[in-house]
Amino acid sequence: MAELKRLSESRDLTRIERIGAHSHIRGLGLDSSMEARDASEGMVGQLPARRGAGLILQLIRQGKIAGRAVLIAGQPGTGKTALAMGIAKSLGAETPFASVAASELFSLDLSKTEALTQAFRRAIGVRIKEEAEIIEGEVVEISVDRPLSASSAGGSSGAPSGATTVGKSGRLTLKTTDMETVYELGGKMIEALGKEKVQSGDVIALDKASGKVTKLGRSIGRSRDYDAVGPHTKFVKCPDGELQKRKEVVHCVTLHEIDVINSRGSGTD
Ligand SMILES: Nc1ncnc2c1ncn2[C@@H]1O[C@H](COP(=O)(O)OP(=O)(O)OP(=O)(O)O)[C@@H](O)[C@H]1O
Repeated sequence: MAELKRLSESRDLTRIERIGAHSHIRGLGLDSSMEARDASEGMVGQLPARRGAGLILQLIRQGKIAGRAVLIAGQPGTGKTALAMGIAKSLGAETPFASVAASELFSLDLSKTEALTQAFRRAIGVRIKEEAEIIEGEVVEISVDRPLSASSAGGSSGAPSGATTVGKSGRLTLKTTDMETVYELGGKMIEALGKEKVQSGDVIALDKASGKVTKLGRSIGRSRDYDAVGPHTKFVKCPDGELQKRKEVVHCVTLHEIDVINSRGSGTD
């Protein structure tokens, strides 16, 4: 029986995005000729400023502004930060955006130099390509030994969601068209499967190093199990060959996240 318990203990990195003053900004709201639409992507009005930000966006995309800075000046509350965020969002979901309020610098326990260094490192993203060990297959069954709630007593075919799963154990049966294997599950892995609402019939990928669970879709072979499925349900083939494969994956992280990972490795926690 293969072991997934170590996997469940692996360190994971969660990016938290709080709802804030700029959560409605999804881009600069420009059309294909880089003209500002009246209201688009959370942006309203400020047409010349948004068009100007569009020019900066083009320079960034063309790699002509690397290593330089842009100073946006204006009255308080007129949308300078919103424009900067609009540029970052237009560059793609993985583009980091870090903002610092001057007042924070004076109230932090950190030295000002350290706080500014952290902010810069939060704003610099790197793409890391690596070959990862992936376990990819169709879920035959998930059983949890000691379910928390009475309603799921006696084992379940789907992982429990939300509830604390620390100390839980269970088994995950995965198959490809050529083989079937039962994996031992630890508490964190059960939680990860629950978060993704994984159930039998789903085709999933597990990153062995990080413990990340990705739901690839529902198996075509199980498409007749339900009369109705949601409009976003994606049907995929049951994978073939070995369950365990090596695949190239790309991680996008900020320099600050790398610092956090490194400090956890050598830390005293
Ligand atoms: N054109 C716009 N469309 C929609 N929302 C906007 C627009 N401009 C600004 N906002 C929103 O108005 C609020 C104030 O804007 P913002 O914080 O960007 O101003 P600022 O110029 O950076 O202010 P300060 O100088 O005080 O830092 C924010 O919630 C921002 O998202």
